[in-house]
Amino acid sequence: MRPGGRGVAGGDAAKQKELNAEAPEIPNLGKHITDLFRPYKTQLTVIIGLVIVSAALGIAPPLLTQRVFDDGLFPPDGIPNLPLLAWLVGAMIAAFVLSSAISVVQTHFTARVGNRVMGDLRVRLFGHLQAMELGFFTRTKTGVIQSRLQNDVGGVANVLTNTVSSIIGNIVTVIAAAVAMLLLSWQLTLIALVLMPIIVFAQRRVGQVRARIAGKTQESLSEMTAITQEALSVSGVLLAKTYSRQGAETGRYAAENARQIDLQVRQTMSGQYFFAMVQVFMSAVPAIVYLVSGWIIANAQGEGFDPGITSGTIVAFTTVQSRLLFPLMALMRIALDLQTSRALFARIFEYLNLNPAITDRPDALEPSERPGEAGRITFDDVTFRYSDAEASERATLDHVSFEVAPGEFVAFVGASGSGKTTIGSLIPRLYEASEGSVRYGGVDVRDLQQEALMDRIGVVTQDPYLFHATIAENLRYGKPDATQAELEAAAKLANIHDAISTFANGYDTVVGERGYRLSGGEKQRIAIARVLLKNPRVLVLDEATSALDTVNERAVQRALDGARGGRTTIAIAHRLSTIEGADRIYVVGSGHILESGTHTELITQGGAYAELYAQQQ
Ligand SMILES: Nc1ncnc2c1ncn2[C@@H]1O[C@H](COP(=O)(O)OP(=O)(O)OP(=O)(O)O)[C@@H](O)[C@H]1O
Repeated sequence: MRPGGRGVAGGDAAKQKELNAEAPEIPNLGKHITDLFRPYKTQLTVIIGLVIVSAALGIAPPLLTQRVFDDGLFPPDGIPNLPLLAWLVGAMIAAFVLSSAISVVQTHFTARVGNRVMGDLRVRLFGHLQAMELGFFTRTKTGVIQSRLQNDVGGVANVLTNTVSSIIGNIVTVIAAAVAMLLLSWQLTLIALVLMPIIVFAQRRVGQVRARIAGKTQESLSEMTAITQEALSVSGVLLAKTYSRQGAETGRYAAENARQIDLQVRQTMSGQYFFAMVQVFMSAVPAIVYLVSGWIIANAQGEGFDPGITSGTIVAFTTVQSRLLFPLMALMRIALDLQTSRALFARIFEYLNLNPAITDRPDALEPSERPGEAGRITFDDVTFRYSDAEASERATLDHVSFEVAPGEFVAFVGASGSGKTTIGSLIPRLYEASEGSVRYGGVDVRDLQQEALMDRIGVVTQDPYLFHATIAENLRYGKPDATQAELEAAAKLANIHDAISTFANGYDTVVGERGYRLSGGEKQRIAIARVLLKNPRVLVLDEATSALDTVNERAVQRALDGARGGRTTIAIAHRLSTIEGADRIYVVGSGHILESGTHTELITQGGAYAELYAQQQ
C-alpha cells in the first residue's frame, strides 16, 4: 500500500506490470555505452590528444622545481645562479599558460561531444518509445516513462560530458607524476604508493554500495514524477478536489519526497569516510617523506655513501606527490560515478532494448488502393486477449467474424465491456489478433506497412485527446498543411465552426490541457473535424457523438453522413438513434457477435437488439 492511501490514478500499482524498477542487468552494457560515442571519433581523438599534451605539460613544473632549488637557488658553490633561475621560472610560467589554454579548448570539445551524445540518447529513447505498441503504455505509468527520459538520461549527463576527458587527463597525470617521482627517487616513491592496493579495494566496495543506492534513488524519483504527473494533471486535480483528497495526495508526495531526501543524503554520504581516509593518507605522505628521507640520509652518511636525496629532491618530490592527490581523488570519484551511472545506463538501455511488439515485416506491403478492395475490413475468426490477461480468462473477443465492404456503414452495439472498442482497436493494428486474422483490402494487417495502414484509417476515440495548443493547431494534427479555408470547411462539416467563431480568439483559442477549456461536445466535434481533415478511407467512430445533445448529435450525424461519402464507416454506439440508418448493425455480447442485420430486420427479429431498442425508447 502506498503511503497516504490510494492515489488519484486508482492506485492499482500492485497490479501494474511495470518494468524492473531497480537497476536491471543489461548484458554488454559497456559496449552499449561506448557505441554512443562512435559517431564522434574525430572529436574524441582531438580531445585525447589535447589531454595528453596538457597532462605531459603538467609534469614539467616539478622537474623544473628540482632544478630551481638545486642549480638556481642553492647551487653547490652557494651563489644563486640568476640567469638560470630566470630561464627556469620563465619555462615554468610558459608551461602553466600553455596547459591552461589547452584546457579551455579541451573543455569546449568535451562539452560539445558530451552534450551531443546525451542529446542523441534522449532522442533515440523518445523515438523508441514512440515506436512501442499501445499496450506498453497501458501497462506502464506515464510518469515512470517520463522519468527514464528526463531523470535517468539527465543523471548520466555529467558522466557523458566530463568522464572521457577526466579519465584520460587524470590517468596521464597520475602516470606522468609517478614517472617524475620515480625519476626523483625510487625509495620515496615506494613509500608514497604502498597503501594504494588497500585504497583501490575500499573504493570498489564503496562503489557497489553507492550504485545500489543510486538505483533506489532513481526508482524513487520516477515514483515522484509519476505522482506529480497523476496528481497535478487537470483530471487528477479535479478528482482530488471532488473527493477532498488533496491532503492525502500531498501526503503521498511528501512521503516519497522524504524517501528521496533520505536516499540522496545516503548517496552523498556513501564514500565520504573513504575519501576522508584517502585525503588524510595523501596529506600525511609529505610528512612521512621528510621522516624517511632523514632516516635514509642519516643511514647513508653513517655508511659513507651518497643517497641521492637532496633538499631539491625532497621539495620536488613532495610537490609532485601533492599534485598527485587531486588526480587520484578525481579518478576515484570518476570510478564511483561510473559505477553509479551504470545503474542509470542500465535503466535507459532496459527501455532501449525493448522490442516493440508490433512492427513492420521486412517485406510489408502498401495497403491496396484497388477499387472494390481499398477500405474493405474483414475479421476472420478473430480471437483476442489483452496481453496481461490470464490464459484461463475468457477471451475479450471470441471467434469474431464479419466483413465490411468499401463504403459501407456498419455499427456495433452491445453492453458495456462487451468488446466493441477492442474491435475498433484491432482494425488499425493498435493490437494484434491472438488467433484468426484482421484484414484490410483482403490482406492481413500484419503483412501491411503500419504507417500506411494508419494513414487510411481515422479513429475518433471515446475520450478524444487534444493538445494544449490552439484549435487550429489541434485541427492541423490531421493535415499539417491544411489552409485556413480547409480548417473552416472541416469545422463546418463537424458543426463546430459557429461555436469556434464565438470564442474571442476564434481558431487561435488555446484549448488547455487535454482540451479542458472546451465542453465535452465541443471537444468531440473538434476531434471529428480533425479526422475529417485527415480524410481517411475508413472511419472508426467510438461513441463519437456520445457527448452531444440531441440537436447537435443530429447535426454531427448529418455531417458524418455527408463526410462518409465513399468511406467505410464503423460506428460504435450506445445510443441506437445514431445508427438506425446503418447498412448493418452487429450486436456484441461477451466477445461474440450475437446477431446482425439492418435496424428493421433486427427489430423484427425481436432479439437482443430489439430489447435494447425498447429500453432506450
Ligand atoms: N488495455 C486493456 N488491457 C486489458 N483489458 C482491457 C483493456 N482494454 C479493455 N480491456 C477489457 O476488455 C473488455 C472489453 O473492453 P472494450 O473497451 O472493448 O468494451 P466496450 O464494449 O467498448 O465497452 P464500453 O461500451 O463500455 O466502451 C473489458 O472487459 C475491458 O475491461
